[in-house]
Amino acid sequence: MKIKVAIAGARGRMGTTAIEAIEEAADAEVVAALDYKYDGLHLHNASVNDGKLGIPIYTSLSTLFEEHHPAVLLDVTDPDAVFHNVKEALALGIHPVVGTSGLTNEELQEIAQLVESTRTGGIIAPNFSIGAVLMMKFAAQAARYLGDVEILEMHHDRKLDSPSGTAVKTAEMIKENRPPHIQGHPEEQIHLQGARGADVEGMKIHSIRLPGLLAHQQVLLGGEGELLTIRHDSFDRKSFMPGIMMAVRKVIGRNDLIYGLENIID
Ligand SMILES: NC(=O)C1=CN([C@@H]2O[C@H](COP(=O)(O)OP(=O)(O)OC[C@H]3O[C@@H](n4cnc5c(N)ncnc54)[C@H](OP(=O)(O)O)[C@@H]3O)[C@@H](O)[C@H]2O)C=CC1
Ligand SMILES: O=C(O)C1=N[C@H](C(=O)O)C[C@H](O)C1
Repeated sequence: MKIKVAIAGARGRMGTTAIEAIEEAADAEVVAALDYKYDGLHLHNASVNDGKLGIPIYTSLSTLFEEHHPAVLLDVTDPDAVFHNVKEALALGIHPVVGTSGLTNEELQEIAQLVESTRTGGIIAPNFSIGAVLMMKFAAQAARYLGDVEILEMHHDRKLDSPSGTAVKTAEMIKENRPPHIQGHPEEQIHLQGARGADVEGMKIHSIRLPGLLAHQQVLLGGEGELLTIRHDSFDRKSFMPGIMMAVRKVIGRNDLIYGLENIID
């Protein structure tokens, strides 16, 4: 039997690519789309129609669930929508697979508590690309030896949130291996606000938004007389699809919350 997947954010850039990837898989299918508009309409080839062609759109997850019984809700929406969607999915016993960035620490904690109380497992992956996960792991490993770190994340200019979920996760992984300390000159003078970027325990994060970019990150690790640069580039949203499929398959039957694809890669 195929894994039934509902998608929130199906009209978007990630949603459109994910529909193709899921439909191409032999063991999964997209049964419906969750949206905040277009209730009762259908989505076909990234456009909404009022006939019966394509994936049915619902604005209520409980109605969607009653009619299609998805096992998984893939959320690729935006930072304002994702928390509500995930809470509703868990309450209905649907496994959330979340790609949307911008969840706060408080929201993540509440989701973890809900997963525990509902015993419905979920996966939140700040980055579904295998290469990006390796970049984060290598950076965390390198920070053991080169503890002065600056993260430069570069994205397309349609991105809502900054810093990126990937940069936040990278800093969290590096924090495990690097004691907090001030970087740069202790009496640094900042003449233009923001010039040194965001600060995580002394590490700096810089966010670049430009047309032409998709998703790119460099982690720069400096030492006496040397610099290690670890870089990853996603040139196509297809780079996220193997990770999404892995999460859709692995979330079934789980009753815990997994935060980061690195925790389910074999
Ligand atoms: N984890 C990962 O590997 C990756 C994560 N992402 C993240 O995925 C998210 C989506 O990115 P992207 O596809 O580029 O963004 P898009 O803006 O292209 O797509 C988001 C879609 O979600 C829709 N939407 C907004 N609110 C709701 C809601 N309440 N219910 C259902 N749909 C809603 C938007 O509708 P409308 O257009 O009407 O506003 C839009 O169509 C972002 O948070 C991004 O950071 C992106 C790439 C990889
Ligand atoms: O908005 C995007 O495009 C991306 N968002 C995710 C993030 O915030 O890290 C993942 C990837 O970088 C693409």
